[in-house]
Amino acid sequence: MTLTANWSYPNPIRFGAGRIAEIADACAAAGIKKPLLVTDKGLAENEITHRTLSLMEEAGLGRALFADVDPNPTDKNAEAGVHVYRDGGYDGVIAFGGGSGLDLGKVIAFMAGQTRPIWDFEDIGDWWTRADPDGIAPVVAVPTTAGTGSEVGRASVITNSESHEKKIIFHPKMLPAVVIADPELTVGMPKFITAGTGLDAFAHCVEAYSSPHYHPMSQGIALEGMRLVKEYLPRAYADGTDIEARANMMSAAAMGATAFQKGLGAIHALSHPIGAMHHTHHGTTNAVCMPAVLQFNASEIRGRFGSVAAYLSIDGGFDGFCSYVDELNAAMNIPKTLTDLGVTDPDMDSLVDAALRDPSTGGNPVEMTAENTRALFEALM
Ligand SMILES: NC(=O)c1ccc[n+]([C@@H]2O[C@H](COP(=O)([O-])OP(=O)(O)OC[C@H]3O[C@@H](n4cnc5c(N)ncnc54)[C@H](O)[C@@H]3O)[C@@H](O)[C@H]2O)c1
Ligand SMILES: [Fe+2]
Repeated sequence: MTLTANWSYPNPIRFGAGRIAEIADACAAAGIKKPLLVTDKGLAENEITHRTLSLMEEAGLGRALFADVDPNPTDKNAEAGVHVYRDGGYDGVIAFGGGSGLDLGKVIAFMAGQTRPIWDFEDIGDWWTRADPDGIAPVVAVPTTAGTGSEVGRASVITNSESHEKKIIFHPKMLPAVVIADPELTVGMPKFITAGTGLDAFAHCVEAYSSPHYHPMSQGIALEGMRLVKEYLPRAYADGTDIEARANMMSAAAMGATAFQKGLGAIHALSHPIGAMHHTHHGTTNAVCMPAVLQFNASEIRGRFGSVAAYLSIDGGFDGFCSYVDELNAAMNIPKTLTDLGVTDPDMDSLVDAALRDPSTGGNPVEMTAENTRALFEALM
């Protein structure tokens, strides 16, 4: 079976090893002649970034780079990037990286021609209609981790540097025009990032599948996404150069984010404030939270996850699935508690408040209250 394809759902995805070579063609397809490549600080000096800049330069697209992007990127990073974008006269963005580089690249392109402040476009009701659609620059998205699936999403997660809350900026036109999903770019990920990002993809599928909203298409995608993670994440973790495993994890990541159009839930609602206040890695934080959230939701999801267990060849229905998640976390060296993850002296009141305000909260099958959310955080410490 060949692992190369052209997909158009939800956006055009050029999928396959080595396809970063098509970066100039992807820019042309997106109508970009003078791109700004946006990535995070960690990738600025990485060989995959240098190679992509060289490919751009050889094609006459220049080699402009903006890399002042933190993990869990902030409004300050966005502001600085928009400034560079406008000053340089660019006409589009190559959003390159894990979720941090992708989300910030998407937000720079979105804010390029807006006059309102970024927080006017939070994913609340129809705030996105305030945006000037003509002021949104095109994006070519190039994921270098296999987790967030931001390359197929219409949103960016940006941390408010004053309130230390993660906020979601949304616009339908924030969906990247073209994606290059090249699994070779993910080969150099450190082991703990392979694990954490892979488990983020898994969390997206688990939460989309758990959410009570009606979306059978998402159900199917989430189910197969979970199966791919089960089969290929241990392989990608054991041998980072296993391209078949890397390719299937890249698919699982895009599938998770496609599926979570249906909704997310308590894993993300808890993880977002922890990441924003304690600077932990997003996917790893989700993985720590998942076992407790599965138990929290048991009354609503037990039956549904019996089918998941059967599809994933796991014995024991919902309980078997929960045991499998514990084993997977242990195999990926995921800390058992938030304390072990490095969360010390948490401000519980702020964490609970932020979790209840998080947009993921509404998708959880069991209603989250101040009491049960505090109890969840305390159990996770
Ligand atoms: N937009 C969305 O739909 C969505 C969904 C989930 C998460 N997120 C957001 O995405 C961010 C997390 O993204 P992430 O988990 O991909 O991590 P990340 O982008 O923060 O990257 C983690 C680290 O890995 C490094 N890295 C990335 N690719 C590499 C590679 N190929 N080789 C070597 N090092 C590499 C980065 O430099 C960084 O130091 C968070 O801010 C989270 O809130 C967004
Ligand atoms: Fe996530």
